Amino acid sequence: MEQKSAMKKQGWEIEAIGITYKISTKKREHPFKIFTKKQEINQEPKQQVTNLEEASLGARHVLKDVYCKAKPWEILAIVGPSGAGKSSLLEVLAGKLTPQSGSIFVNQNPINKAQFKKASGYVTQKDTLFPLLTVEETLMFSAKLRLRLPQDQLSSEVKFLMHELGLDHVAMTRVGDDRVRGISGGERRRVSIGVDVIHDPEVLILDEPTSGLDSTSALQIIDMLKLMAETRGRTIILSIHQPGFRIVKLFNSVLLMANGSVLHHGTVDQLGVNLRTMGMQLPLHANVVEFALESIDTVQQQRKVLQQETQPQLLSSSTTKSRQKKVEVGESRSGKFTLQQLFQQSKVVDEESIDFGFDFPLGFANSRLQETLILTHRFSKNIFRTKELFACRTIQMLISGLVLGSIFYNLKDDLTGAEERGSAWSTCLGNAWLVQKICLEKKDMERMVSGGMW
Ligand SMILES: Nc1ncnc2c1ncn2[C@@H]1O[C@H](COP(=O)(O)OP(=O)(O)OP(=O)(O)O)[C@@H](O)[C@H]1O
Repeated sequence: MEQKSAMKKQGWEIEAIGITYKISTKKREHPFKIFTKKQEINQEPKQQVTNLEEASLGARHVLKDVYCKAKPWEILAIVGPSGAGKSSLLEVLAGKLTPQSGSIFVNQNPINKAQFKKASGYVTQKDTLFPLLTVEETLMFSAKLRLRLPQDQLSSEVKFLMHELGLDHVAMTRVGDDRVRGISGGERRRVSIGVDVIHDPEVLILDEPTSGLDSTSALQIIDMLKLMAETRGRTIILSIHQPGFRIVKLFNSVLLMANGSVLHHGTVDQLGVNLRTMGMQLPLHANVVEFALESIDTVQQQRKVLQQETQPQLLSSSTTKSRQKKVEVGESRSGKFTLQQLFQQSKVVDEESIDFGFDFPLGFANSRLQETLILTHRFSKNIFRTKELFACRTIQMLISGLVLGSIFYNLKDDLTGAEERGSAWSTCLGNAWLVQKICLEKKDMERMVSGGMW
């Protein structure tokens, strides 16, 4: 018990070692291959794939031997140009992507994916919220799905969270979206964060929480996250594009990435020192992160030169050696695996991982029946929200049903009749307004299932 509370106080330190993630870029066969067949016959016969390098053709490295560490009470910001691999790394850390190799440790213990999903929150780049629900209702449904508490306690949790997120003044306002007028973009981002922090996660992973926001709203969000880290010992990992000067000051450490590799991992001050060591002239009062992003090509070139200068003799086996070294680090810290075991495993430790004694329950907050009832309640609220619109849609559906019914009336029981029945079905489904609503539910369900809420 004492150990548990000590761990809770200590917070969660996340360490990712040697993360490599590749995607297949093999071209799919042309669906109408018949048209390209002739061309292929005239071509030179393809050379046989003989070596490993050629075999890996068609695979693209999204993450290359990435190392990163995020500490509790701190914010780790992942920065880099578009396509650097920031989102992919966050997805790996959140347990949504499984890399081909690498290990993730929580407080120096191999990660338990299922437990981690429950104890962490992952906020995606895109808001998946129900536009017709109010802010309070949105957070309440998330609370009902995540927490096993009586109604009055749920209400006070939601009220407390809204206060923390600075959403009190819009509690009764609809969330809205591009079509339905609702709260502002910054407030919507805060609601999205609220949906994923209602269960008070130890680790919060956010993919571009400030995207599309003006500098003041962006600063407000990072300020709020900083408060969460500093007052509750949470570990915050986020990706961000072009952070402003005042935002950069709130980061405890920065992970600078380009082309799937880490160029810098440390404080902003260390980044400035490294840039100067590389011979770059930082303008006075410059935003170091912005400067590094603007001169990313030079940083990459300098890094390559430095690597070649410091380890010329190791070039042929540098990747293997560095991985070996990192695995050694993992082994010595965790003390649970031998070097050989980890090296052979060479993938995220998952099923065999150790339950490291945190008090996040593995079960679900509700039974299946309760979950179904909560979701049905939300679905019906969403549908009946605008009664006039609902009435219009119902009449519209009845009329289109009658029209379609008259077109496809009296179908025969032969092949033509079967074809016509098929097209009747697809026309009906294509027009169904309910299908759109179900699609929104589906997106939200995917998010909840992958977040371990179900
Ligand atoms: N499923 C996929 N299929 C094809 N390419 C992918 C896939 N996932 C990632 N990539 C590629 O991997 C690279 C890294 O993608 P990622 O989304 O992680 O970058 P990012 O740094 O988050 O970019 P951005 O800042 O633009 O969101 C990109 O070049 C992207 O095109």
